[in-house]
Amino acid sequence: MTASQARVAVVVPAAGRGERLGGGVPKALRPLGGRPMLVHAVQSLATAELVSQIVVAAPPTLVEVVSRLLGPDVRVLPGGAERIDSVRGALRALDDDIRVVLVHDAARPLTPPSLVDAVARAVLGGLPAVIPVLTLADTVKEVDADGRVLRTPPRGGLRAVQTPQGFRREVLEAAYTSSDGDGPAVTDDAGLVERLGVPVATIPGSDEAFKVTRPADLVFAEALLTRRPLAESGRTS
Ligand SMILES: Nc1ccn([C@@H]2O[C@H](COP(=O)(O)OP(=O)(O)OP(=O)(O)O)[C@@H](O)[C@H]2O)c(=O)n1
Ligand SMILES: C[C@](O)(CO)[C@H](O)COP(=O)(O)O
Repeated sequence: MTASQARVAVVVPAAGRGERLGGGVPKALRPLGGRPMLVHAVQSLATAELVSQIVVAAPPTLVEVVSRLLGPDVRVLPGGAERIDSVRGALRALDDDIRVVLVHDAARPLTPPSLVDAVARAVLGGLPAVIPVLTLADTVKEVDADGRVLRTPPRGGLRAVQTPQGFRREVLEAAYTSSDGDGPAVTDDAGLVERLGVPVATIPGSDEAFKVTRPADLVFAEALLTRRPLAESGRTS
C-alpha cells in the first residue's frame, strides 16, 4: 500500500465532558488562544499532507454548533457515552475508499501535523497499527486499592501513549466489531487491536501532542501557543 493508492481518514473523538478540566463547558469547546481546542486539533489534521477525510464525534447536543465551527469539509456526528462509543459511531461515517484510519483526541490540540503524517506514513508503508509514544520522565508504581505500593515496574520498558493512533481500516474495524465493551477497560484504540493479536508498532511521539486533561495542562497549552510562529498557531494577527 502506498500513499498514492490509499486515502487516509481521521476520526476525532470530541464528545467528552472534560470533568477533570472543569470549567462547565465540554472540553473540546474550551478556548485556547481564543479558539476552541477542537478547532486547533482539526486545523492540525487538515494541515497534514496525507489526511483526506475528517470525522468528528461531538457532544450530542452540540452537533450543529460544532458543524458550523468546523465548516462543510468536516463530518460531525453525535458522540457516545464513552470514548470507545464515540469512535465506534464515527467509524461508520467513513467514505468507502478510506483504507487507513487515524484516531485522534480533540484534547490534544497542539499536535504537530508532522506527527499526524508520520503515523499515516507508517501505516501506508505496511504496518497494521502504529502509535506515537514517549519515554517516561517519572517513576511509575503499581498500587493496590488502598494506595499501597505493590511493585515498581522497570521504567525502561514503559511508554506513555499519545494520539493520533493509526490503523489499516480493516484492522480497526475488526477490533471494534469484536469488542462489546465487556472485559477489562481499554483506554486507547490500540488496546482493542492488541486483543486481536495484531502487532502494534511505536514511533516517537511529540512533547506538543500532550493531552489537555487538568487545569495546569491548559495553562501549559496557552504558554506553548504564544511561542509558536503565527502561521503554525492559526492566529492571523
Ligand atoms: N464519551 C466520550 C468521552 C471522551 N471523548 C473524547 O476522547 C478524548 C480523550 O478523552 P479525555 O481526555 O478523557 O476527555 P474527557 O472524557 O472529556 O475528560 P474527563 O475524563 O476529564 O471527563 C477527548 O477528545 C474526548 O472529547 C469522546 O469523544 N466521547
Ligand atoms: C487515547 C489516549 O489519549 C492515549 O493516551 C488516552 O488513553 C485517553 O484516555 P482518557 O482517560 O480518555 O483521557
